[in-house]
Amino acid sequence: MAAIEVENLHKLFRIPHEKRNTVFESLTGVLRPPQYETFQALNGINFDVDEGEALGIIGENGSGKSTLLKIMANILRPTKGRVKVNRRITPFLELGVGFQPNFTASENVRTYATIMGVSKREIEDKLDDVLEFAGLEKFRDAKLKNFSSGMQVRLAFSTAIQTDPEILLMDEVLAVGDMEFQQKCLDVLNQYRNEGVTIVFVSHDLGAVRRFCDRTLLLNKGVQVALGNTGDVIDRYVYGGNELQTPEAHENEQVKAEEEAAPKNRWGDKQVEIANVEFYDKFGNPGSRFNSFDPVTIRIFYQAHKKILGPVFGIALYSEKGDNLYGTNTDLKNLTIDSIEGSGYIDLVIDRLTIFTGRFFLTVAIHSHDHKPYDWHDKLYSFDVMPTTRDAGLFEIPCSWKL
Ligand SMILES: Nc1ncnc2c1ncn2[C@@H]1O[C@H](COP(=O)(O)OP(=O)(O)OP(=O)(O)O)[C@@H](O)[C@H]1O
Repeated sequence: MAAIEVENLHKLFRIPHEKRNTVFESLTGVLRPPQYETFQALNGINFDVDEGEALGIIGENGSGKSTLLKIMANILRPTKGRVKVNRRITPFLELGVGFQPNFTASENVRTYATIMGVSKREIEDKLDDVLEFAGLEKFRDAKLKNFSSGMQVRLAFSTAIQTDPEILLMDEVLAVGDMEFQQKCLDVLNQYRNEGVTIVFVSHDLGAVRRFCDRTLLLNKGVQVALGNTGDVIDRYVYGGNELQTPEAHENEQVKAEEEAAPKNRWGDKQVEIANVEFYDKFGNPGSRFNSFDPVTIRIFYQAHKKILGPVFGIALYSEKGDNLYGTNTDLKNLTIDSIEGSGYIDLVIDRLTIFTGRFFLTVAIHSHDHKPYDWHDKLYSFDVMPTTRDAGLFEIPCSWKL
């Protein structure tokens, strides 16, 4: 039997449209029916979660992930359709709601655990463990109002795991806390998983979803875009098929970036012009989102208005903050180009993208051997990298531990 059955779920939010500020408006408004704008947050969602399964839910901001989880947790009612939950459910949503700022950490743990259904005796037995797990032993008698939001979520998470769940609903819990705490949370989740607890896991951390979830559901603007094997669904999200990343949208983004940047980000005598730059993913499709460690090809299209002898093509990669992370050119890679004329393209083939996560900007240039620019596009192109590793930092250094 499935632990959770979701059938044809719809959720329509009604947002009050009108503000009646004047006496006249209030008076006339009484006679008029109230007006609303509606927003379709979920549109026909269907899936089952098997017992003992870990299901991931991913999608852009606002795609309906939290709404779906809240309906599953019975915090929100669906407009249409139904959710059948066949086991005891423990929602790890809105963790820490109910915390009292004027209570100490220990007092809050006691109150919160009571709300979550843990008995008084159990709470007293486990209080030290909870505080230790949260890394807050020293703060047991400090008032919560002096805690950072990260400390509060750690405390809430540590308390919540003391319940004895059969189904766990988790929303972005791992977004809070440092790496060490996130790892501890994942360890607990893995332990639950091994014990056969059913888990629904919403996260923007695709690396964690990939490692943790058996199957994954992809939402886009409230619509179920894909459901299936986690690796395939993440690829679909990252590499397209998610509607939001159509080649046109990508093109428009680039055109916009160019318009906004021109003319100070483009210079050169234009004897050769950079006609376009495209990024290609491991499937050979154009896109601007890639998994770290995947292959990527950067294709530079040029238009040479006359025969150009010995041109040099180059790129430079920048972080969002503007740090220059990497640069290379055809000269440095010992590729001598005798001449070019008319239109054509050159590929920079990256076998393995060793940067971890973030948005990156690319400068593309064509210049002569003596560094006279023909066409220079300064940070005019961008792409996003999605994490697939738990290592920290910005890029991979190939290494291994030996004892
Ligand atoms: N109570 C509400 N009233 C009106 N609109 C709402 C309400 N709650 C959510 N929405 C809207 O529904 C859409 C889906 O929101 P939801 O929080 O489920 O998305 P999400 O995928 O969890 O996003 P994120 O990744 O940013 O948390 C959003 O456009 C949001 O503004």
